[in-house]
This record gives sequence, structure tokens and C-alpha cells, in this order.
Amino acid sequence: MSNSQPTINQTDLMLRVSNINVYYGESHILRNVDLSIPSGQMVCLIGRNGVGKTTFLKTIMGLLKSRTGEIFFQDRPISKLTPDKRARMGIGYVPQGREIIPRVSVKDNLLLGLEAQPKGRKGNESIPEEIFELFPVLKTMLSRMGGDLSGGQQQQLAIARALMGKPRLLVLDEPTEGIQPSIIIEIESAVKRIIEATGISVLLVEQHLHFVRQADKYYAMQKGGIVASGSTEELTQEVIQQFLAV
Ligand SMILES: Nc1ncnc2c1ncn2[C@@H]1O[C@H](COP(=O)(O)OP(=O)(O)OP(=O)(O)O)[C@@H](O)[C@H]1O
Repeated sequence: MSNSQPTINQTDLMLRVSNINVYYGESHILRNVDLSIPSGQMVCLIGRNGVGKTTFLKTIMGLLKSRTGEIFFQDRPISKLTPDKRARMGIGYVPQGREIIPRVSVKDNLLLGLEAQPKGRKGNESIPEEIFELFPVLKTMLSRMGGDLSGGQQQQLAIARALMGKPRLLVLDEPTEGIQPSIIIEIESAVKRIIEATGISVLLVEQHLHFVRQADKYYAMQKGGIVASGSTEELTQEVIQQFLAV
């Protein structure tokens, strides 16, 4: 084998996280976390409440600092970059609780997502038709206030707003939390269509087994450390019972 032949091609990784340790004050929350997301794949992080999943996503977004380790996005180290720089590089974030601005219209909530494009908003006022193909309900609600939408509609708006930034990686924190089953299926299929249509990668924190199974790969977290990982096709009953609230 020649030296130039790649064994594991790191450039095929959208995100690579290596040896992350995060603290809240003196509480050690994330412990030696390693995780990688191949380009075009969906990876799901599972684990019981309070194990550190949201802390991990916030660390990737730059909202929390890690004491050790490095985060590579498309092979570039990003740990020292601010959250807005990471967003403009192509990491779209849909936080837990959605963070829709309640007294702003659906249209303006969507347009805010343009700030994450590499050159910012720059007077751009257009919403691409693909957004409405993915989430038809939003088209009928453009002039409504964000706060007047149902939980499921707000979740769709939050994902759509993240897509307005044209991310290469979409980070979703429990998108189905508190949402009725019929809408969960809609959100799940929209995420699958996003991946098929755009080839972007997804990092998902999720409790619903059906949604988890849509991912290519899972990582299971316990007490802030990764304790199991593999293909979602190999998710055993034992792993499901241990790490998902089913
Ligand atoms: N701002 C904070 N200050 C101190 N401790 C915190 C803070 N936020 C979270 N924690 C603690 O860090 C731990 C991990 O929380 P985190 O929200 O990351 O867990 P999670 O796995 O996302 O849980 P959930 O599914 O309930 O959101 C928990 O013990 C939590 O109490």
C-alpha cells in the first residue's frame, strides 16, 4: 500500500470531536467524549435525562467551552471560534425548546435564519420554495406571530429557520419533545427528506425509538461519557432499554 492511500479518510467526516471535557463550575459534566459524523449521514446521540446531551450540543455550537480536546468541522479546528462564526461556517442549530421569537411573525422568524449564511442577511428577504415544500404548514402562517403557533408548528419553524442559513451540518436537540405523534412523523420525514435532497449531515438528540432508527449511527451517553456506539441497525433491546425512555 502506498503512503498516500488513505485508510480512514478524515476529510469524509463532517464533524470530529476528540477528547472533550466540559465543566459547569466544578461539576465535571462531559468526560473524554469522542464522536464523529461522516458526511451525508445522520448520527443520533441517545441517553437518559441529565446525562449531558444538551451540554454536548452547546459545546459543539460554541455556547459552552471545553477544558480539553478539539472539535473539527470539515477538518478545520473550530474550538476557538465564536458561535456565530461556527453558524456561518455551516453548522445549523435547533435548540431544545426551539427558541422561536414569540412576538415576531413567522416570516421574520424565518428571515432571521439568513444571518447564519456566510455573508449574513444583506437585505435578503426571500424564502426559498424548498422550505415550504418541506413544511407546507408554514406557508399558510407567514403573517402569524411565532408565539401563536402550536408546539409542532414551532418545531417545524425552528428547523426551517436553521435551514435558511444553508448549513452543512444540522444539529437537532430533541425535536419531538412534547409534540403529538402525528407531527412527530412529519418532522421525522422532513429531516429524512432534507438529508436526501441536500446531502447535509445531521446530529440528532432524540428519545423516540422510531426516529432514532432513521439515523445511520448512534452513540449512547451515560454520566457524560460515551459508553456504547454502533450502527442503528444493530440497536439491541438492551441498549434501547438502557438509554431510551421507551
Ligand atoms: N447551567 C448549568 N449549570 C450547572 N449545571 C448544569 C447547567 N445546565 C445543566 N447542568 C447539569 O449538567 C448535567 C447535564 O445536563 P444536560 O442538559 O446536558 O443533560 P441532557 O442529557 O441534555 O438532559 P435532558 O434530556 O434532560 O435535556 C445535568 O446534571 C444538569 O443538571
